[in-house]
Amino acid sequence: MTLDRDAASHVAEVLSEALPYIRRFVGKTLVIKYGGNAMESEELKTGFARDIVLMKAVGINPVVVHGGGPQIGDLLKRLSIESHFIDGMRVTDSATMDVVEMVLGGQVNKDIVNLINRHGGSAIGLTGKDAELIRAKKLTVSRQTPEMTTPEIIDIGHVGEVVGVNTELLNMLVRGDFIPVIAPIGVGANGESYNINADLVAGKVAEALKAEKLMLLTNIAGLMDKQGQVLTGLTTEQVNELIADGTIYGGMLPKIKCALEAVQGGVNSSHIIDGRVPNAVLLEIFTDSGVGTLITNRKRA
Ligand SMILES: Nc1ncnc2c1ncn2[C@@H]1O[C@H](COP(=O)(O)OP(=O)(O)O)[C@@H](O)[C@H]1O
Ligand SMILES: CC(=O)N[C@@H](CCC(=O)OP(=O)(O)O)C(=O)O
Repeated sequence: MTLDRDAASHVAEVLSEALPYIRRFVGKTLVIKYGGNAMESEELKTGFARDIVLMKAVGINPVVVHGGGPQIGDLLKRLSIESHFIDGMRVTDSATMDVVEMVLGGQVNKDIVNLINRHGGSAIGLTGKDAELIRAKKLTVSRQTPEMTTPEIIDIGHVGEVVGVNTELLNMLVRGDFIPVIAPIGVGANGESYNINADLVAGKVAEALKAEKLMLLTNIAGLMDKQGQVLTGLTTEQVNELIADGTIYGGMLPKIKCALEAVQGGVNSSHIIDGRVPNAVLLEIFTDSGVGTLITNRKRA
């Protein structure tokens, strides 16, 4: 590709502007959750892979956690297995768990690993079962309406929550210049499999690694209010109000909860960003024009 003088000087300007950001993040770990919806188009997938490889090339340590909800949904449909969600979590019976494990640990994980490697990275695919990377227990979901005296416990099957992360394994891979790519399958105390929302795994991995940033890529511009305006710099109290009045629902619930928990657990900042924007990861890290919702422990200025 040959650039004319204007285009070439614009590229030089962009690279030069990235320098303070590169210096700030060199040697730091960034956990990036790559969502099922943001991986639908080949163009976006390629852009994502190149962003990850570029980060690693300039000395930042990316750790990828991926979803795959739409891909799981496709195979369940082909197998005529019904599926539904409660509070953004897929109700997971044994047959569904088999499909989740096949799709996430097999198809989607290897697809992302392959993509990153084809663009010059050295990605290693893992599920939570490898070296017990993600230890989990059954997630208890409860509901209480004002009319109820005690909360109702809802059984959503083999859905788990993270109880531990094997940071030794991840640190070893990062030190060896590998890029870990993690499928959100947890392993229980008796070796049983758990289906865990990928946002929750990303949040816990970021906390365990004391990551600089948690970046949650999704299929929407960020956390939005009822008028469709992107909200940013929110406190826990404000988020709780938005949940209570129904502004935040479905798949955004686990996302916002883990973004908050991560910063409370020591991660410097959480970002919910629009994975439909090409090179969303680079834009967020290397420019001032961050895309989406930022959550930090610090109060808004
Ligand atoms: N307040 C909100 N702001 C933005 N999206 C919201 C909000 N409340 C619910 N959502 C829904 O959450 C979805 C994102 O969650 P999800 O589909 O699970 O994403 P992903 O597959 O990227 O993890 C959005 O597409 C939107 O439908
Ligand atoms: C318990 C639960 O809901 N697990 C998710 C795991 C995949 C995921 O989180 O995928 P996205 O990030 O693409 O939505 C599921 O079964 O769909």
